[in-house]
Amino acid sequence: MTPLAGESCTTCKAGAPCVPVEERQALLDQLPGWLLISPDGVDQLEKVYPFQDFNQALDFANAVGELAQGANHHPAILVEWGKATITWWTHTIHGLHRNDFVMAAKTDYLHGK
Ligand SMILES: C[C@H](O)[C@H](O)[C@H]1CNC2=NC(N)=NC(=O)C2=N1
Repeated sequence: MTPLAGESCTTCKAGAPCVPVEERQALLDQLPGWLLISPDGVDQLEKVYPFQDFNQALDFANAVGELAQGANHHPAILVEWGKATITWWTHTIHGLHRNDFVMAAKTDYLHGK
């Protein structure tokens, strides 16, 4: 497990700071395959995980859902035949909190188990 994946989410309240732009690349370097996207100006982390079929993608999505419930931090999940797209951002601050990078790392760890 990477150090980032081993971290826990912290409580994030409205007004909490987003991860400064200058800190993001060092975190992204620990997250292979994750892209930083900004739909409607909201910075998010997104990764597409390939699978053999729909059922495997759905099983992974459900596992990510359990991870999210346990952390009380939830992604957007798109399940399609042969792939699952996971997108993390913090709704409260309309952007990226360290929690999102932590959860992306935990998602990778879950996928590798
Ligand atoms: C009330 C509840 O704790 C909050 O709505 C949590 C739930 N899960 C969450 N998930 C994400 N990604 N961002 C949030 O701001 C968030 N807030």
